[in-house]
Amino acid sequence: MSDTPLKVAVTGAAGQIGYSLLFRIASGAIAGDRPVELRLLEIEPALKALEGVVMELDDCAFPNLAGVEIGADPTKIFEGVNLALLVGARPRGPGMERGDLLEANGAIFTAQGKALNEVAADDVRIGVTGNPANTNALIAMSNAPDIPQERFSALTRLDHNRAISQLAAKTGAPVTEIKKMTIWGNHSATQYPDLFHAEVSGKNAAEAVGDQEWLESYFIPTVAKRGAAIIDARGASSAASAASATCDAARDWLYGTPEGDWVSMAVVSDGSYDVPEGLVSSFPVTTSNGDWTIVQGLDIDDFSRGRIDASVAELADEKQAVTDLGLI
Ligand SMILES: NC(=O)C1=CN([C@@H]2O[C@H](COP(=O)(O)OP(=O)(O)OC[C@H]3O[C@@H](n4cnc5c(N)ncnc54)[C@H](O)[C@@H]3O)[C@@H](O)[C@H]2O)C=CC1
Ligand SMILES: O=C([O-])CC(=O)C(=O)O
Repeated sequence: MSDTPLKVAVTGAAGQIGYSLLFRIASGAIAGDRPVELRLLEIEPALKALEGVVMELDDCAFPNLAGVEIGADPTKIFEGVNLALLVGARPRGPGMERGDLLEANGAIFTAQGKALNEVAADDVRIGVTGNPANTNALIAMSNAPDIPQERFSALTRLDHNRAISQLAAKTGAPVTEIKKMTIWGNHSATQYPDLFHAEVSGKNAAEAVGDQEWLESYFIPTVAKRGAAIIDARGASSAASAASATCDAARDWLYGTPEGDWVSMAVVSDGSYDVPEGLVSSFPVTTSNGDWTIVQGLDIDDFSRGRIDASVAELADEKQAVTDLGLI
């Protein structure tokens, strides 16, 4: 394990997700025993609150927290970072879809893409949590021409974890017995959580469930609309679970997926599974040494094809909308 601190930038660090995420990162949820240095970006009016969060980080006396820097200038905060977690964005409220945030949040990701392009470390990996996550990742990627496109991903790990949890509850299996879950498409209500390739204790999950009605009328909508259900119940969008998924995704990206399993990540399409090249869409991926590879060769039946195509069509519409807004 390297002794050189992993430099991790977090944007929106004084927000709800930040309040959970920073403490998880500092206690090793991404890099284990490797020291981490936190670079925290906020807008000017939120810096005072962020100072309070840093006081709390200090008060935890985390053994592997090698330093914390805060600021409002992305070209200073992103200087030399190995991992950038782009969380800061306006969350949706009741009755909104994530796509409603495109214009409000698009400008943030243009500026941050440019700053990362200028000053991030050569090995930087960039994970986008802020919504609409897939298209924000596309915006940041398009504004960072010198960073390889494979270094950008958007978070669908929360959906992936939600799908595992629902399947575990239905089958009575522990979450550790569930493998090869896949979320396809957009981090939105059109996403497609796929049980046809997932496994429960080594058996095909759709067969283990044996209940197409549950799969279509309960499982898929429950996973796809979980964000809205949490907003309704909590009056605010998911924060602790989003932070947890952000850590899971970054850890697996940097340190690899376990043998015999894969994870869901929204990454730039190379045309696999007929997802148009260039869209940031969620796929089953394996990771190794900081690189991801889309799992190939899965049979996609007509049911799955229709679901994937519907979500990908929404991504294409979002791409058109941000093109029209001049963001990419
Ligand atoms: N991909 C996913 O699975 C999930 C994504 N989200 C999204 O994550 C984002 C953040 O959510 P919360 O932390 O709950 O929101 P929040 O409103 O509590 O925090 C957002 C923070 O971002 C900051 N911010 C705004 N513009 C910024 C900029 N240009 N640079 C740096 N910071 C900036 C704000 O000052 C605020 O402190 C939202 O877009 C939300 O929809 C939330 C849950 C799950
Ligand atoms: O639903 C939202 O707006 C927040 C989010 O992305 C989620 O919880 O999946």
